[in-house]
Amino acid sequence: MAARIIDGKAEAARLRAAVRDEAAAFTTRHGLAPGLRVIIVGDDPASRAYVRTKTRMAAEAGIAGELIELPETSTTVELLSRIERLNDDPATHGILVQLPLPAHMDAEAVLRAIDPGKDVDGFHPLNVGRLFSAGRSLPEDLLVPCTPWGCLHLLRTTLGSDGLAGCHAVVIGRSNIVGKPMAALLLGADCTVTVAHSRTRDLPELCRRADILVAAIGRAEMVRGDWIKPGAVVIDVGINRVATGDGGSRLVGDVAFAEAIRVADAITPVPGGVGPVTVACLLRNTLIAAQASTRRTGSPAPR
Ligand SMILES: NC(=O)C1=CN([C@@H]2O[C@H](COP(=O)(O)OP(=O)(O)OC[C@H]3O[C@@H](n4cnc5c(N)ncnc54)[C@H](OP(=O)(O)O)[C@@H]3O)[C@@H](O)[C@H]2O)C=CC1
Ligand SMILES: Nc1nc(=O)c2c([nH]1)NC[C@@H]1CN(c3ccc(C(=O)N[C@@H](CCC(=O)O)C(=O)O)cc3)C=[N+]21
Ligand SMILES: [Mg+2]
Repeated sequence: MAARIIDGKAEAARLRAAVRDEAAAFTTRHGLAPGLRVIIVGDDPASRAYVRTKTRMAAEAGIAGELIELPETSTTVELLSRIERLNDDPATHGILVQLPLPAHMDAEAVLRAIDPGKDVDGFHPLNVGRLFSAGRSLPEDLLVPCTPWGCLHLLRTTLGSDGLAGCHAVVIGRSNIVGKPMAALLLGADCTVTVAHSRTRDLPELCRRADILVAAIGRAEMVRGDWIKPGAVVIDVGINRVATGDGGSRLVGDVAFAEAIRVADAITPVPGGVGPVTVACLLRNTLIAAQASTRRTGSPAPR
């Protein structure tokens, strides 16, 4: 039987609707909408397209999104001073700096400079540390990295809230954006977790032992159908643009979808899987950050 296709687009729409309701209540109560600032440095067309999607989705959910576009030639110091101003701005509840930054910039210093309470990507070392030291339940004000949170959400939707316990989860990829925080979340969900990477020996054999397989590699359709355990749940994080015969291009994941669908119990498509849920989580994190800021200061309103 063909696998169930996990509908990330529909799940993202549900998440955004919930954010929209709460954002409206926040705005009524505080006279100020939750505010998100997305900073992009340089003019990579794919990155620009992503961030425009983020700010458009924000507006639809009642979040005041603003895109800050800086030239490729900006310096780390210039970006840091921009971040400091946003840290001090009471109308800014969430700050996201689109990665990767140009090679001449110090990305680590930039991520450290973002107020951890406004760090809607969850990449600040304080938030990373809080995630890795959390147990089975996450602190409710914790800003969790959006992509792995989205993957966990889709897994819970597919397997049920207790359906992950005891599963062997294999995560391919160990980046700070996806692989490592994904492993932390799966551990917290009582999975037995293996993290694979480019030096892992016999990756196909390891994958065949996975009840849950998360692919976050960045290599088009690398994971083949015969790497997948029959009945496994497959989460494909990869976003790869490949050329088509007619001179155009299309998006594919890190998993050979047509093969995997014959073996897996359930699988996320690309596009329409993890990507949209990632963006919904960003809006959710902005709302969480805004709500937490009012608990700290009593009021987020400018004075
Ligand atoms: N849908 C979404 O919302 C998002 C999608 N993405 C996509 O997910 C993918 C991964 O992103 P990201 O984590 O940032 O990428 P990185 O390039 O930072 O990390 C890739 C990881 O894959 C591992 N890897 C590379 N080649 C192999 C191989 N042949 N065998 C096993 N492991 C390998 C690397 O291993 P090593 O550490 O040894 O180098 C590394 O750990 C990309 O396609 C990206 O576009 C990313 C973020 C969000
Ligand atoms: N600081 C930072 N935070 C990020 O979260 C971050 C980042 N930098 N840099 C780049 C990656 C990538 N990423 C995606 C988000 C949504 C889609 C998405 O919505 N994809 C649609 C398709 C989009 C299209 O058609 O091009 C889908 O999969 O259906 C994709 C990729 C977030 N990232
Ligand atoms: Mg750098």
